[in-house]
Amino acid sequence: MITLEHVGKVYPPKDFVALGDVSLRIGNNEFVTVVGPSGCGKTTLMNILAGLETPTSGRALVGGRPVDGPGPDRGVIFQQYALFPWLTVRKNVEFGLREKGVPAAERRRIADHFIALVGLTEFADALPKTLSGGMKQRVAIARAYAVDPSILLMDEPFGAVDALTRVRLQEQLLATWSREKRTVVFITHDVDEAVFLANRVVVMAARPGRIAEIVDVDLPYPRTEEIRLSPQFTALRHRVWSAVHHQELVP
Ligand SMILES: Nc1ncnc2c1ncn2[C@@H]1O[C@H](COP(=O)(O)OP(=O)(O)OP(=O)(O)O)[C@@H](O)[C@H]1O
Repeated sequence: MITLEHVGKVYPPKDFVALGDVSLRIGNNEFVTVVGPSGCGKTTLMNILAGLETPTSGRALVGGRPVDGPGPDRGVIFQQYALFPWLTVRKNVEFGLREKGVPAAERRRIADHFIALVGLTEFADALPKTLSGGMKQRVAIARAYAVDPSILLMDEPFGAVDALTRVRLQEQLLATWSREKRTVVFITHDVDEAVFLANRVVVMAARPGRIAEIVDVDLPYPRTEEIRLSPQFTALRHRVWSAVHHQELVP
């Protein structure tokens, strides 16, 4: 369970209010996407949940405990792939397990499980430079999963790949999530992506950063091509789109 209680963030030196007053509860194994215009505080919110920033007011709790730094209960995946270029796919995925002191055979078993889950078994011994952007991001997802966090925090993870790859990555992520449920908080600029993935879409607004609207996505999983083309999907997409777009017209 993630709880944000009146979270605010003011950046010095100009006292810029990046987040006004954000309150939100996210249940276990929920898939929540966060969408909103540039500068509305999405990354700030994510960094507070990751323990990389502290709120200036209010508090963030994970599992009922205030966040006071990064922890193995939260895996973070950024837009940049952040893989170690000198390590193979398997060694990258094993990295966090090695840090935790997991014995070699167990490390390998766990790494291979998640590498298979993201469909990269035949690339386990490859170096990152030989992989496409989409494949690298699948390695990052496997690596985050490997240390068994209960929460995955994903900041525009598919922002740097082409549109077709992006759709494939969304399907792949949902397939992984349906087999290994976790609480996911996923930031995106892409309204289609926000609706396709989520149980709930949190629409944020800027100046100050705040929650403008929360849209429940009552579409079943697995989310198929058929669902993406359904009138219900189009209606939800339209609702989220107007919540994002409408506010941008307001000066
Ligand atoms: N370290 C900082 N110091 C001062 N201002 C900051 C700092 N980090 C972020 N900001 C400001 O806070 C606001 C929110 O930034 P944030 O990166 O959280 O927004 P965002 O919604 O993720 O934007 P984008 O979608 O463009 O990535 C922005 O106006 C940004 O300029």
